[in-house]
Amino acid sequence: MATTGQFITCKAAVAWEANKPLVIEDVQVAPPQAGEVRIKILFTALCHTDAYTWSGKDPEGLFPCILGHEAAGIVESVGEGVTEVQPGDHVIPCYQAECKECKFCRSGKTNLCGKVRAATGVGVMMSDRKSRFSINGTPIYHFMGTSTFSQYTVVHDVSVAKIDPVAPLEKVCLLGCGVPTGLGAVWNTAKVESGSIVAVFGLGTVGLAVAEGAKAAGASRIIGIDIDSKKFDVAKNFGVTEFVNPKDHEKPIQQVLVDLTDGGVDYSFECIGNVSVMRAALECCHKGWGTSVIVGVAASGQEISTRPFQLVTGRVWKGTAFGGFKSRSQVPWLVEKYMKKEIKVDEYITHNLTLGEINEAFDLMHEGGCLRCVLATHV
Ligand SMILES: NC(=O)c1ccc[n+]([C@@H]2O[C@H](COP(=O)([O-])OP(=O)(O)OC[C@H]3O[C@@H](n4cnc5c(N)ncnc54)[C@H](O)[C@@H]3O)[C@@H](O)[C@H]2O)c1
Ligand SMILES: N[C@@H](CCC(=O)N[C@@H](CSCO)C(=O)NCC(=O)O)C(=O)O
Ligand SMILES: [Zn+2]
Ligand SMILES: [Zn+2]
Repeated sequence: MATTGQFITCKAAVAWEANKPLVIEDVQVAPPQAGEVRIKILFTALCHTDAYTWSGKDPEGLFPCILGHEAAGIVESVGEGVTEVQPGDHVIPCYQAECKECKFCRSGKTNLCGKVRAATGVGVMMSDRKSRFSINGTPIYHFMGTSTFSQYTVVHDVSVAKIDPVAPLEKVCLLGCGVPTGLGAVWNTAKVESGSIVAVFGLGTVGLAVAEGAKAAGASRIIGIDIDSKKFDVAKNFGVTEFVNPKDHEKPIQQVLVDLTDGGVDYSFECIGNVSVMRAALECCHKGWGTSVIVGVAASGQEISTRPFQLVTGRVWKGTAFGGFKSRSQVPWLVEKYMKKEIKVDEYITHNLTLGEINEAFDLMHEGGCLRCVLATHV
């Protein structure tokens, strides 16, 4: 490649400050160092977590930065020692790394990886604790180890999943976050059994993917809870069988669900990021065995609470990151499942725009009709 070893100047959407519109800038992207991969990002979607960090409520949010973590692209060049991908490979950047060597990866108990997390949490690369992005010498922080709101990005090699080159990148970019998170919350974290009663709080992409996963697992009832009734029609297509809008009830929502289900649900999932709803999601679970999984990300300073009696009497409170999927090992498998039409992806894409229209895309996220908006970055 003509660009190998060179700085690349390209367009990227820079968040200069919390809550201020992103600005499309000419950004210099340094060549990948040892153990790093430079990717030409072709498509990136927006996830609610990008909006969360941009809002200034993320304790790990640093500015200026390049947000974005749900994307697909092609490897442009690799640094020394990188063996598992090469230029031309089609890839999905993974904010949850998988080194296969660290204590976490070897535990067999978690998909979390410790190899690069300390660096990705402070917006730099691990080898020299510096950013590969700059504008006229001013460093711009990385985000979640991915920074996909850019035509080119640099990631650690442990954060790259190589996928089938036949897969449409404009679709499978969604397999970088929201869809796997919902499916995996059901399949890996909760391990929902056939015949279970499931409650899903929040019917955005993540909640709908929970519903899809629960349907595939054979759940007998899938109750969708959202304060926006417009979500209910589309949710039927993802497997939701009943709908509850908390605004239609005077009783606490946990009581409404307990009454509807002869004592409570077997599994509940909080897919909003609201700590009051997290409590309701736990407390609507059946005594003795009900399990609640926290998927939503809550703002800095927010804390969960419940009466310990809720746990003493057998309810279980869990959380999930990337649905418990091991990223480099399992994202290619999810891509194959999509190619075999075993999981939905296209159905979550409600809008298509370009990188230059990213601020409109963020505005769309706050409208009920938007699930995922995919941005084409090279147009
Ligand atoms: N744990 C993870 O690995 C992971 C991965 C991806 C996303 N997330 C988080 O999951 C959450 C959902 O993401 P998304 O992209 O689907 O978001 P989204 O904004 O598209 O969906 C949230 C839904 O919740 C509904 N809602 C809001 N307040 C509510 C309330 N009080 N009661 C009931 N419904 C309510 C909204 O109407 C909306 O339909 C976010 O917090 C995101 O940051 C976590
Ligand atoms: N910096 C945030 C962390 C938020 C968070 O929990 N992120 C999820 C992924 S959200 C994707 O849309 C996650 O995987 N967490 C595990 C990890 O970050 O290692 C905060 O502090 O609130
Ligand atoms: Zn996300
Ligand atoms: Zn690891």
